[in-house]
Amino acid sequence: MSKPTLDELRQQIDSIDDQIHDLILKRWDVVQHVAAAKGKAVSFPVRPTREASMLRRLAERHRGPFPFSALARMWHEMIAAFTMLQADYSVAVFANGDEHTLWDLARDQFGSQVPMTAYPTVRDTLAQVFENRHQIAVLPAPRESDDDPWWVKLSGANAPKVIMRMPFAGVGSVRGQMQDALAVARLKLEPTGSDRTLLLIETKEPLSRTGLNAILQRAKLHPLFTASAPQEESWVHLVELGNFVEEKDERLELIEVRDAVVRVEVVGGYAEVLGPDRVSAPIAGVTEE
Ligand SMILES: O=C(O)C(=O)C[C@]1(C(=O)O)C=C[C@@H](O)C=C1
Repeated sequence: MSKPTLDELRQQIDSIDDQIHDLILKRWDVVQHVAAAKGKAVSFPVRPTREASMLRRLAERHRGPFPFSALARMWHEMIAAFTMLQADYSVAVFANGDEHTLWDLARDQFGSQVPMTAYPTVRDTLAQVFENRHQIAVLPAPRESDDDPWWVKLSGANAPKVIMRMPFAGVGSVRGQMQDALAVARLKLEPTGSDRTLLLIETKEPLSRTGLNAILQRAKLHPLFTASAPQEESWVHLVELGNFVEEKDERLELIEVRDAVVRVEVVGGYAEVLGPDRVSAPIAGVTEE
């Protein structure tokens, strides 16, 4: 058999492209039914847990040299466009001066069609979701060294929660120094089978990391990362846990009965991200035991 000519090979590519195109158009027929099944009450159509499960499934079946992070970006673009077709939403992103990293991560995650607005301070960015001007805020992942951390604001019954960590499936090029980002929105948290939970703990007195760890270990909770911040009359601590913990989890009550603790709240969670070796690091740093 003779080797196919360049023209013939390109025809094969056109034929594959037609199939991909047809399938994307057909996918909309199904997404419309999904939107209907989710019900009229759904005004915010983004489902980060479903998206994480879909990408994990694809990562499992992925093979060959095509970079999975490129495939994931194509999927994010496609899912985001289908999400926009279900209902409008917009994204507030912290991007200031030369700091465009979060903008690039948000664009990769939420696609090119969703309206995104840059805000010059982290507080302004978060306020957009609190004030219902945007449905999602993209913020820098917490670090121990933050002197004015945004996560202290997440407390309260009506407060939005952390719903997602980015990048989920590796990253291409970003402007500026690579850092992880968290998305905040008003959305009920759901488990994906491989998750992290963020707790906010308020104490009357300052608490060392060892003290905080001891309280958590007694409640059979194992922190991956902790950060603390003084408030006017108390201290608040952010704790990242390596699994999904529901608001009603009885281990949280075990923390609450301790005298020093004023309040414990689940303030977010996210699907564990796919790392190069499919294992993700804690948001920032590892808690020393
Ligand atoms: O599964 C859903 O709930 C959908 O709306 C479908 C879909 C998709 O395109 O696959 C779109 C948006 C969600 O964030 C997750 C998935």
